[in-house]
Amino acid sequence: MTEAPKNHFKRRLLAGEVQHGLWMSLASPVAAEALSLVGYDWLLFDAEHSPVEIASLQPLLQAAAAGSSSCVGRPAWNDKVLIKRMLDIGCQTLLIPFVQTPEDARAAVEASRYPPAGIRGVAGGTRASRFGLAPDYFATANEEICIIVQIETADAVDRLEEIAAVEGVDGVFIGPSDLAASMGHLGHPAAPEVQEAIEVAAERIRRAGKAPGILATRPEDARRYRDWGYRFVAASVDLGLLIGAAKGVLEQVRT
Ligand SMILES: O=C(O)C(=O)C[C@H](O)[C@@H](O)CO
Repeated sequence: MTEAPKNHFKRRLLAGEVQHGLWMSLASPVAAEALSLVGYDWLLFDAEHSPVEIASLQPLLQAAAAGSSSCVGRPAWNDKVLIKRMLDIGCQTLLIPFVQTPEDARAAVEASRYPPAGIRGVAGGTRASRFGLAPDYFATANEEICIIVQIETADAVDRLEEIAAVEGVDGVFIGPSDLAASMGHLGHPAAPEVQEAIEVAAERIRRAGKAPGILATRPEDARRYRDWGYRFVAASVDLGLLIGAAKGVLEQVRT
């Protein structure tokens, strides 16, 4: 029998394990396949700030399935249609951008659940249900979905406990760049005031009983965030790695 997909990322998250991730902006199936074979616990496919739509996200997920990384999808907005479409192509873990209130978080959870728990539309032959070949999909889908809400502003940080308390929210992810911008430090997430807020947020999220996550762009930042208590940390961005390596080679051959 073909079984419905299991969400290994969610299981590790609920077990409190540290999970190392990579942020994917290249929108390239080759990169998705190759980097999934490297051994990261999770890859984040960004449909908010990358040229990724539903039709181009599905091949990225298929390519990543060659390796061991779990896939996380970030829709362009906290929108029930975008959420439904991502779930249908097989994203089981979603990072929901710009969650400002408990109501926003509740809406995201409801959009991800079949009735009566939520309002997700029902389709038979989707990649999520292994094209209808997994008879247990409808019975297991709600439990296997993992919802992570992204906190991106100082206002949202103020309401962190209320947001984290929403049933069905599994993790709370801090967006350092947007948080920095909202605190008056556009382009400077390393500003001491921003870093202090990030450090305090990790403890507040953990005390609220949810897993804290964050994006770093350098390994030393990722290690510091992990030491502050973050449990799922994207250690770098695929595009940044490519450009960094290409610049390094150019510098070496020019000398
Ligand atoms: O606030 C942040 O940080 C994010 O949301 C990540 C950004 O979108 C970007 O740096 C991803 O490349």
